[in-house]
Amino acid sequence: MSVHKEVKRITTNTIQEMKQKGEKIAMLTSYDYSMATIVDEGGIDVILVGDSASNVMAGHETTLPITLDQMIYHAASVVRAVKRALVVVDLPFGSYQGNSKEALNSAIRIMKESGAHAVKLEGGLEIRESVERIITAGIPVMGHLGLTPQSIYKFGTYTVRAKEEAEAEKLKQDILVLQEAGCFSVVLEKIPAKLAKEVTDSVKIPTIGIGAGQHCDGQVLVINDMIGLTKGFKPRFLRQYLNLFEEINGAVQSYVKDVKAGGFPNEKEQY
Ligand SMILES: Nc1nc(=O)c2c([nH]1)NC[C@@H]1CN(c3ccc(C(=O)N[C@@H](CCC(=O)O)C(=O)O)cc3)CN21
Ligand SMILES: CC(C)C(=O)C(=O)O
Ligand SMILES: [Mg+2]
Repeated sequence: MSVHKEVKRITTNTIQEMKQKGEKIAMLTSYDYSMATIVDEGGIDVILVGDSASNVMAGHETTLPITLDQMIYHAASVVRAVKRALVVVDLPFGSYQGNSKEALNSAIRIMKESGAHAVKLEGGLEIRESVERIITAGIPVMGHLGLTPQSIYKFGTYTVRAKEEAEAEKLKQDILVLQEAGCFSVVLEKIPAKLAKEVTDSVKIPTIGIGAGQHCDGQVLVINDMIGLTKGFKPRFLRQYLNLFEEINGAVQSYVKDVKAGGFPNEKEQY
């Protein structure tokens, strides 16, 4: 045991107890050391190293191109910053679908090489075997249902999912499959609030919503979106708490002006 004073860490058990106590779970993404330091100190419960890094960090159109090595780089940077939050890492597209042995190897690499606490996989019944195998190895798994962006070319659009009865019915089955397989929590992305309430009430494991309404046990947003860094991305579910694009743009303009005018550095800013 360390003799240093440490904050009490959030575990997968803490997250599950929060649902039992009716305490909401706050989750945000982070992809690097600096941001994760701020987010952790802000009192967040769960930090997701999302494959949305493909969009917001690397500038790709979709989450599909990001690799397992790149996810591990982001995750290791985040883990080095975090003292309190539970760190969950997305398994990227192609690292788990259709092959449970490969899924387990991918999850093991994330745990070993980044020091993260859990992994997240998109899908229900289709990935049951992979989820079971990873959990059997002692690795906690978070599920992800509804709008699963790794399947964007199957959906064709980023519009709300499970509005029709058949897809809603499958989602209700899928969340039971994930609970049965041993997932400690499930993300619900862009589904009707009424359906999210129904499935949240139907399971013991906490649901964490993004565009899934107020009845989920927790909420998640992409940090870059909620602080106003992703210009032009304003879906209805997003609450923007800052406009950092404007702030940083203004700072850059001031710096350029100062340098061009010879006003930076001044006498006190040199040796
Ligand atoms: N920056 C960022 N934020 C996210 O929330 C996010 C990512 N990237 N990348 C991975 C997934 C993809 N997600 C997305 C992607 C697009 C919309 C979107 O464009 N929504 C619009 C249009 C939907 C439509 O076509 O009808 C909206 O108004 O909700 C929403 C969530 C959520 N995730
Ligand atoms: C939007 C969240 C749930 C996610 O999966 C991501 O950021 O990759
Ligand atoms: Mg993701």
